[in-house]
Amino acid sequence: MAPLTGSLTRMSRAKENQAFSDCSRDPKTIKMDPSVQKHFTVIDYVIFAVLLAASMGIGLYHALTGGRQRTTQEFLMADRSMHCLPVSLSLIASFQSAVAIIGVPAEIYTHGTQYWFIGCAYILGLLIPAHVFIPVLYRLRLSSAYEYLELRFSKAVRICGTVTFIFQTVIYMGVCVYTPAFALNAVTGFELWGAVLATGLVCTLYTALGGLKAVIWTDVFQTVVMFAGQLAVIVVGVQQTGGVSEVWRKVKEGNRISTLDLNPDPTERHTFWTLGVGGVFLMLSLYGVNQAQVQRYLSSRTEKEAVRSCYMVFPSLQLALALSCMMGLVMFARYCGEDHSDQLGSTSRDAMVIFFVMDMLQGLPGLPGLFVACLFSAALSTISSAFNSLATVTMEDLIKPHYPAMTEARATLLSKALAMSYGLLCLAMAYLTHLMDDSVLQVALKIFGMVGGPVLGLFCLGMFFPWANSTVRSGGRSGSRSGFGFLGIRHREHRHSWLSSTRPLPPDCRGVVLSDDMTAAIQAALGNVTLSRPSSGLKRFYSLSYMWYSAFNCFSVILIGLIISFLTGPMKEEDVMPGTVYPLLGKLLCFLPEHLKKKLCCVTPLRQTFSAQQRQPPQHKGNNGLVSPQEDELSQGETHSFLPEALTPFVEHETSV
Ligand SMILES: CC(C)(CO)[C@@H](O)C(=O)NCCC(=O)O
Ligand code: NA
Repeated sequence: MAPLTGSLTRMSRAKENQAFSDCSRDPKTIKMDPSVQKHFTVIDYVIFAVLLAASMGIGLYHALTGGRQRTTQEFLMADRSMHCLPVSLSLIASFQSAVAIIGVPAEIYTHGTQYWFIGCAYILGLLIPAHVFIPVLYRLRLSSAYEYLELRFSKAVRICGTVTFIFQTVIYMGVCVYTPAFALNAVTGFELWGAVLATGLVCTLYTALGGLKAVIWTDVFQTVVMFAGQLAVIVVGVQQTGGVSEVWRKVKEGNRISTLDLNPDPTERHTFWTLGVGGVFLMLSLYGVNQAQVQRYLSSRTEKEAVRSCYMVFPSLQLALALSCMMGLVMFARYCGEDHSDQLGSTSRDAMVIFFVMDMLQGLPGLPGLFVACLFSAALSTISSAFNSLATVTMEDLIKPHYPAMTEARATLLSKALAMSYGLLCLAMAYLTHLMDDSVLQVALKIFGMVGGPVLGLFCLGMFFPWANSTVRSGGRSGSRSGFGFLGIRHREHRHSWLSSTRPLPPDCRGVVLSDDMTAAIQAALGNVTLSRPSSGLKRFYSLSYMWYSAFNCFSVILIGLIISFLTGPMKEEDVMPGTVYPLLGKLLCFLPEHLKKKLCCVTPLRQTFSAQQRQPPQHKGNNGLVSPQEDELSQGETHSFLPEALTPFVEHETSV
């Protein structure tokens, strides 16, 4: 019985692979059959224009009200006065782009609902940032998250973190701006580069005019549009398929409902372990230490408000995930696994999603426009966060330390110019994305893991291991390099393996997709099987699921950092800058006697040195309004050292005068 089922599955997979490989030459060339091209009505264009105009309007409003964006505190940190509701909506918007809105349904349509289990990772992936990262980072009153790395280690580690963040974000925003433009082009024939230019320019403009306040408030508006667009597609789709029960029957028949896959194999692309455990590290690298998010926590009025906003992300993120997964299922029920790559002139699953959506929404005036607005909202909110956070780190980490005497007016002007230049760079990056061929979701998640993972490792090393010393600079870097090398470049060889895991289709849907030459199909599949089954240990290591990149790179950096620290003489507790260590081991090992804990150097309490209650409202002009300890150090020309405790309240006092 078992061998029979196995061979049947293999046969249907073989057929599918054949169907895919037939047309997998240039997935990014869209030569769509004009007869199936969808058209926008006037009302669709109006809705789209309203989105852009409203975003611009919010930007202008914040440019002309409040402090009129005349200080870097206002432009980059929103005066540290935000409430938790806008912050939480802005937090989901940062990493929820058109990539997820198109990529997740494409994933569900092709591989079933296994991806949905990433929702389990949201629990720890948000609790840990709320109770570990936010308290440490907020109390240090930073502007850039990477300042932490200097306080804890050294200037070089900080620069390393900053440069890595810039690298990650620049590539990612290329994907973000490209995806919706590509989608729109594929289906309506709308000029691809025209759409890229429009998004990039509008976004650059409102970000450069209105600063972080505009970014956060446009995020709120855009998140609502995003949810509305997805909801509209689902409602229409369910109606066209014949109701919820019909949708359920079809996806069930089509084998799209995945059960919990507990396969421990780390090379398996999506299992509960890769998604639910590997995903936690992905979430930590995004919601714990990524500047875009940290900047939002830091812009909150109080620490409590920041923690609350992190909690509020949970339901919204679950909703976003559920909507995109349901969209995939509804699409599957409606189109029964059809392919359409011939009509579409592209094998991109992402383009197909748009094709289906536009097809469903045809003849319902305004809805295609709403969906396109939804895609562009998602993209705009992500890119604007990227521009603003890039401007912040470039200013705070790369420029200000070298020009401590820069006037506030000049610093603000420079920050605006930086936001602008990153906007233009983003357009160039869109072109690079044009040349990639992988599903956009996978590209984005790989970037997060490959580049974000090592940075997460540096933060964890600093926060949880008081012994780690500043020599980690070299360790961290070589660690992250090994991360890129091992897990980035080699993955291409194993692309076949995820194609071959495509779920089989039900009998009555299969004909559309599959070609009929069975022997060729079986040969192709066998070829894939041998290719994707790693023959040696190393090869097996290279085919690690991309969902593990973040965790793997994080642990590599921690391990290398610890080894180097112990070899070069571990840091003493009294040398560690107060407030930079989270007493994780002390909390985990609470059952140990005091003296043992002390020996393990894990009792450093999280000091309330810079508590929110103590803080003065940033009303002063000059500098960036707040003198943080490292600026004090910098002006004395020191790279790093520990700030005498007695000095801290003094600095606090002095700046508030
Ligand atoms: C970041 C996660 C994993 C959080 O659920 C999700 O939003 C996602 O898959 N994002 C993909 C990247 C993007 O949408 O741009
Ligand atoms: Na977004």
